[in-house]
Amino acid sequence: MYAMAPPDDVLWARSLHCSLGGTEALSGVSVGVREGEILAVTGPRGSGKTTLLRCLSGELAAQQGEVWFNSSPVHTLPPARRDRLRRERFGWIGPEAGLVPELTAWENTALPLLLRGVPRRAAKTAAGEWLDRLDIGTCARVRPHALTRSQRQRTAIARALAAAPAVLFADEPTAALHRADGAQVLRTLTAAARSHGITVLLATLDDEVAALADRTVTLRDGRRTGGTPPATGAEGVAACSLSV
Ligand SMILES: Nc1ncnc2c1ncn2[C@@H]1O[C@H](COP(=O)(O)OP(=O)(O)OP(=O)(O)O)[C@@H](O)[C@H]1O
Repeated sequence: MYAMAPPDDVLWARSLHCSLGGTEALSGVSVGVREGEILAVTGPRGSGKTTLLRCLSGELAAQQGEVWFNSSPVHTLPPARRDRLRRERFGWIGPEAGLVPELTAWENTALPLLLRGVPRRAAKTAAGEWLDRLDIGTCARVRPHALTRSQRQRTAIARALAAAPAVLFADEPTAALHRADGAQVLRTLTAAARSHGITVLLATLDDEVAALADRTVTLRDGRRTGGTPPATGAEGVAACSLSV
């Protein structure tokens, strides 16, 4: 049915072009992400990191190029199917927590599970375990307005991890936290992802953050500019030559 079989990366994109409001945010980016890998996406402000994560997660449709998840095309899915894929298989953490103000920390954490039909008791138990792991178990019954910024961000991370995503997109997840606090939260996030086999795409401006990843790709003006090479040559030129 398709002219090509992409390599066995969990997520794979070829030649993404994406314009936003007249700006070419991505100008032909190709990238492959292996299962369980933590991949840092670095580059200066405005280089296209957020746009790349949004395209890979299917939230944003690139004008040109392909995105594949587990060897199935995402770029050809109708919007409703892409939304479902994002809800069921992907997680997103942004620089701000984005919690529901009326709900307590555990209710916020459990929300994706409850929306999926997980029984309330099981969802509450899972949420409580993740809040404990993020060192905010004692805040479970507190609403966002009474939490510190750090506690809110930890709740957002617990919410993303509790849903057991295949791929977690983390866009500057600790940018709003104090340095030591951010570093600790990030170590917890990466340790949890590694122990649960969750693939992570981590957009960051911070080299210390990128150092926690297995590999780095770097963007500048919507293009890749190097980064550390993959352990096996599954992506890039070799893969593209198979795909025409
Ligand atoms: N909604 C939008 N409308 C217009 N231009 C946009 C929009 N979103 C992003 N851009 C532009 O696209 C380019 C890439 O932005 P993007 O947010 O992906 O970069 P980034 O590397 O994530 O930056 P930052 O580190 O500041 O988050 C920038 O020039 C930006 O101004």
